[in-house]
Amino acid sequence: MPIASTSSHLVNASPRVTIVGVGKVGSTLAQQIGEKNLADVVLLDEVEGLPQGLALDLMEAKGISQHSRQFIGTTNYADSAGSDIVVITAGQPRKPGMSRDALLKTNAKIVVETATNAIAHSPNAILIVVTNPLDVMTYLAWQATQLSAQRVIGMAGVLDSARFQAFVAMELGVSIADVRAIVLGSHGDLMVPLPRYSTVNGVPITELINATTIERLVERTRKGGAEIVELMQTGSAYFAPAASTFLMVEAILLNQFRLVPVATYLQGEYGLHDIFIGVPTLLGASGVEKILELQLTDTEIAALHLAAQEVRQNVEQARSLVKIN
Ligand SMILES: NC(=O)c1ccc[n+]([C@@H]2O[C@H](COP(=O)([O-])OP(=O)(O)OC[C@H]3O[C@@H](n4cnc5c(N)ncnc54)[C@H](O)[C@@H]3O)[C@@H](O)[C@H]2O)c1
Ligand SMILES: O=C(O)C[C@H](O)C(=O)O
Repeated sequence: MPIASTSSHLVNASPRVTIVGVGKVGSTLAQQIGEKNLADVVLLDEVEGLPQGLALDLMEAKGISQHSRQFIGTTNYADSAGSDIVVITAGQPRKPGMSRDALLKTNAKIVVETATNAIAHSPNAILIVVTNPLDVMTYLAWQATQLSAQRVIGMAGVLDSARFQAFVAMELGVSIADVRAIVLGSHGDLMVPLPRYSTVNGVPITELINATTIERLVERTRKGGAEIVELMQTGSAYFAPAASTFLMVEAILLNQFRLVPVATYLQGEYGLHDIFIGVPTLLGASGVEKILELQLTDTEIAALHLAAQEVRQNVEQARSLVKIN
């Protein structure tokens, strides 16, 4: 049985975001969407009682956090019908010592199943994939749902860039508000942080930090997810991942045209075809409004292509594991 608020007149007036898989990332995202008064949220999970309990908890917090959004907790996809955005956070997180790619076998089946079911009830939704290994799961979700590529987006570059941004701010002792950083490529050890395009209030960090230190910050960014997995020992990061996903949901619902790196479908951009990988993208009401092609050096483009090669191999492996209609 779904648990819903009684003020149903508000449900129709509000945008609706469905989050499939309301574990650490999904439930934190639901809270952020409600508390920032952005949209009603359908919390959907396979574990009976979990989404209903979380929705009730979030509804009970509303009087204190003072917003008007509704939370619906359910295990039934029919209750998510008519969503504007579907976020897939269903699937296992990695354990210490594992790579994200080691989740491929388990999560491929979950992502294909959950994305297909959710989009069957919300065919006009924009789909944001969070489950790892991110770039591969985004490709599978796109194939399984047969949505236009413009409407399928993977969340990773926002998070990786936020980590690079944090490490630069810590290193220089400057306000994080003045730091902008950008990371392209796959969500794995081969991701491509771009120091040349990362700045402190417009000043490239290459003018402010020596090359050895930049390389250390780049390496920490590449291993940023693993650093947290090792520290926590159970599960992976969720505050920054949820905040990164929130930024994407907000950019789409408010048609903001934010320029952010997300995993998007490339058809020749950066010399890559038929692949989802992180590149700078304008996000608006249609999903991917425009892909920005940066001028990259030979080294940077080679790094991006190496990351793409690994993603492609994993997509091939995943295709042999799951049946896509
Ligand atoms: N892209 C990124 O940058 C990024 C960041 C953080 C986490 N992640 C990934 O997101 C996923 C979720 O992470 P988490 O920390 O929230 O994990 P979690 O274990 O806390 O939550 C996962 C949830 O998915 C649910 N689930 C599993 N199979 C399901 C199914 N078939 N249908 C519906 N629900 C299902 C589980 O019941 C659970 O509640 C992991 O794969 C993790 O690696 C990606
Ligand atoms: O590291 C992980 O496995 C989770 C996520 O991809 C992250 O980068 O925090």
